[in-house]
Formats: sequence, C-alpha cells, structure tokens
Amino acid sequence: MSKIPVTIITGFLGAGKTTLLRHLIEKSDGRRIAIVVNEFGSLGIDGGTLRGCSLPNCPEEDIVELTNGCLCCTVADDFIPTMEALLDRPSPPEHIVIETSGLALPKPLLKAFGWPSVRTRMTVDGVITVVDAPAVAAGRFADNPEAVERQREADDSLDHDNPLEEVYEDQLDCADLVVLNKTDLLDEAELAAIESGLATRSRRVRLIRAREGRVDPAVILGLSAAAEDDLAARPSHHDGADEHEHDDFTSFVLPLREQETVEAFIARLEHVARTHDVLRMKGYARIAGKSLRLGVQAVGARIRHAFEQGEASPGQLVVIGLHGLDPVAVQRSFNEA
Ligand SMILES: Nc1nc2c(ncn2[C@@H]2O[C@H](COP(=O)(O)OP(=O)(O)OP(=O)(O)O)[C@@H](O)[C@H]2O)c(=O)[nH]1
Repeated sequence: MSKIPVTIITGFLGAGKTTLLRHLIEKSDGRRIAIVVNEFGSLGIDGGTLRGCSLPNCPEEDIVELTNGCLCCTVADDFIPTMEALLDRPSPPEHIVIETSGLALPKPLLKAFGWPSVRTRMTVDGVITVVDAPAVAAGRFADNPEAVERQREADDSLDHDNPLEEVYEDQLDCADLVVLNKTDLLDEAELAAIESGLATRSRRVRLIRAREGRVDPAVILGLSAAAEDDLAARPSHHDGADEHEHDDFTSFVLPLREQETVEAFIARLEHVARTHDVLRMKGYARIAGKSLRLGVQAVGARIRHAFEQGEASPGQLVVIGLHGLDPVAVQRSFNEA
C-alpha cells in the first residue's frame, strides 16, 4: 500500500502560511487535498478563511481545525487521532497539508510520523517554511550581537534566549523548501541580503521567492523528502528537551463592539500596534450600516482589512504577543484611539 504524502507548512506568525495554502488549494487541479490547520489563539480564524474559498476539490469536511493548543505539544491527544480519522475515511485524501501555528516547532510534529499507527500509512513529503521577508529585514528575529555582548558583559549570569529567534531558526532548520514571501515589500538589494544570510545556515535547502504566497503547487507538493527518516539533519534549539512550552508568548481575545467606520476601527488597531509590541492581531468586527463584517489582519504594524462573509457579532480580535503583553492595557489603547 503506498503511503499518503503529507506536507507541513510552517513559518512564523503572519509570514503568509494561510495565504500560500489558499493559493495551493485554488491551483491544485482537482487533486483531493485534506487540510489540517492549527492556530495559536482560540478563534479558528484561519479555518474560516480557508472555508471561505468554497472550492469543489476542498469541501468543508476536508478542512480540520486543531485549536486546542500548539500542535507540537498536543501530538498524542489531538494530532494522531486526527490523522488516523483522515486515514480511516472511506475515501482517504490523496494528499494532506498541515499548517502549523506560527509558534510551533516543526520537529516534534515530524517525530509524530514515527508513531506506529501512522508510520506505515503516511510519509512527510516535505516541510515548507514560509519566511516573512520584511520582518527579517527589520531584524525581528535577530538580536544585535553587540547589544547582547554588552548585556552579557554587564551580567555574565544572563541567560540570553530570544524566543522569536529560536522559533524562527527551528522552523528554518527543519525545512526542505524555504519560501521567501512578501517580496513586494522589499527591494532587490534587501532580498539578496536576506538570501545570502539564509545561505550561511548549516542546513542548505532550496529557497524561492514569492508574493502573496503564489507558488506553483508542483514546486511544493511532491518533494518526496521522507522527512520523518531524516530528523538528525534538522537541528532544533529544543533537541534533548522533553517538553516545549509556549510560556514566552501570550494570546488573548478582545471582544469588539460594532465600529462606527472602517477608518476609525483601523485607527484603533494602528494605535494598539504603535503602543504595544504586538506580534499578531486578527479578527473581525461589524461596521455600522454594513451587512458584511470587516476582517482584519495585522502583522506587527502592517494592517490589512477587507469585507467578508461570516458571523459578524460579537466581533472578536485575537492578539498575540510576547509574555507580559497586558490584555487590559491593550483594550485601553484600543478604546482611547
Ligand atoms: N504585502 C504582502 N502581504 C502579504 C503577502 N502574503 C501574505 N500577506 C499578508 O500578511 C498577512 C498574514 O498572512 P497569513 O497568510 O494570514 O499569515 P499566516 O502565516 O497564516 O499567519 P498565522 O497563521 O497567524 O501565523 C495577511 O494580511 C496577508 O494578506 C505578501 O506577499 N505581501
């Protein structure tokens, strides 16, 4: 019996995983793909976005959401039973694509493919890591080495771990293919600088550029990497650790009342993004006098919005940031703008 190929799509918060996945489904040429989506934060916004595609080759029942925490930490309870249920369907999918949460470490997930109940029936075709090019260019994932050195000189007991950098590097070092996304937001010199930085990493993988996650499915599906057999070549900051916690990050949901205008709503979000170190916001709200709800997506200070179908009230906003981000202070900033 041939094994069902599984593609894992990973990448930091807001890099463009759902956008890429949506493009993949649209262009998949009738191939029956099941999607497993995992989110950090409790709302299931990504599942809703993908269901909104309404494509004949991706019916709603083929989109499975795992929202009970981070995939890499809930492998036994949630993930394995979900995969078994997909395999046991009367007509199993031809390909399975898993979108991990932006904070997930892909390696524990890869290890799960060694479990007896799935090992003989599935193989990891490839790990695709989506990189947010402007976030890398802005130094989001890298500390200034001189500043770290100064800190260490001042206090040599300092255990300096940058959680953003760790997650980003773990995702890169697990990849079979790196997609450098959002290339529309940088110039050629900036892109070339990121590419040469990535080329110095120990794990050499193919790297391609993309806008709006537009990558030919033939490039992404069918890598035949059998990644589960190749764990040793994929280093992780958490190798040797039994558990991986997400205490470095926090997520909460703000309820949103009806907003007077689109402009006023976006101004509130901009104010929050300026006032707090928010990594990611996504959600929706009802706008006075409009029948569709307004969906919003913010990555750092960059905000996009569009009217969309779906339940509009109560409006909700998922906010993700580093540990210590205070929901009360964020709500206050939102209200005061
Ligand atoms: N300018 C620009 N924006 C993009 C591009 N690709 C995606 N985006 C936007 O970036 C935001 C985040 O995209 P998503 O696809 O939701 O990112 P994600 O990685 O799935 O996010 P999480 O699941 O929260 O980690 C959205 O507003 C997208 O429209 C791109 O190539 N260029």
